[in-house]
Amino acid sequence: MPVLEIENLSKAFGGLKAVNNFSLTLEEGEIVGLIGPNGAGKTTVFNLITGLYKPTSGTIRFLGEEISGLPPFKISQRGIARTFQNIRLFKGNTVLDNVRAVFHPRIKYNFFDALLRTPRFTAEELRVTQKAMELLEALNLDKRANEKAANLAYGDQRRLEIARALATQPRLLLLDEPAAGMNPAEVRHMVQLIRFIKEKYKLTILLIEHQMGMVMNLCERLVVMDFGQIIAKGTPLEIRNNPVVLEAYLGKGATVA
Ligand SMILES: Nc1ncnc2c1ncn2[C@@H]1O[C@H](COP(=O)(O)OP(=O)(O)OP(=O)(O)O)[C@@H](O)[C@H]1O
Repeated sequence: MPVLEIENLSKAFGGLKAVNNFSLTLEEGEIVGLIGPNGAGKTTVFNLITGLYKPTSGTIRFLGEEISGLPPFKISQRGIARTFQNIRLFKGNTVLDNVRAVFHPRIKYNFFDALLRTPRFTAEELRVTQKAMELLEALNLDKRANEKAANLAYGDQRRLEIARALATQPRLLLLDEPAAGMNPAEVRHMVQLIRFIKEKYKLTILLIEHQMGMVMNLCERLVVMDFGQIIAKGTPLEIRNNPVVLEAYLGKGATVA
């Protein structure tokens, strides 16, 4: 069964068709890149999948079940997590607390346990801390656990965002420009990290990215959008040589150097 099946998805903002008849199927374990010029509709697709926007029309099925129209927290509970183009962290909190906070809606003690600090409360808090530390270790952030998120280098903040997404135990991970603003060495690390978490946590990954080196290196398949529509699908090699894609990015008559 496919992990994600999107059929004829559309989203209009007034007269603007931000996403128009978008269809895509993701099989288990794939890494697929969603690319296209600025304003093509990529982030809107993520916002539709995660329930931030309601589709104007079309369907989204996750593991065989319709999810379009569900609120974001329900979609997260089903197993879809995302990161954002602009990093969203609790910057004044520690790295550890940023990850612990994700576990808290799922913890198994009540108000009185917390008030009276019962054994159940203590045990559950310990379990949450252990799980958060395991994730930080996997992402090589465990040594920074007690620092404020704001003090982390940019690349580390991106990794912390991924740790927070993984704390929801997703099957499908949506990454919105994970390498934005990174230097070439950081981009290489990010490619390795994404491959590593994909294997370790058995993820299917859809990623938006403008860094072509990263996309070509990491993705098995690419989907190219322009003006809300899919204009091409294929392997990185096919996409690189596709004249329609070149035209969308570089204008008519463009050639590859
Ligand atoms: N909430 C909204 N209200 C009105 N218009 C919107 C809204 N969200 C997105 N749009 C418009 O929809 C179009 C697609 O935007 P979107 O952010 O999905 O593009 P994108 O491909 O992710 O671009 P970028 O690469 O610059 O992030 C744009 O014209 C944008 O202005």
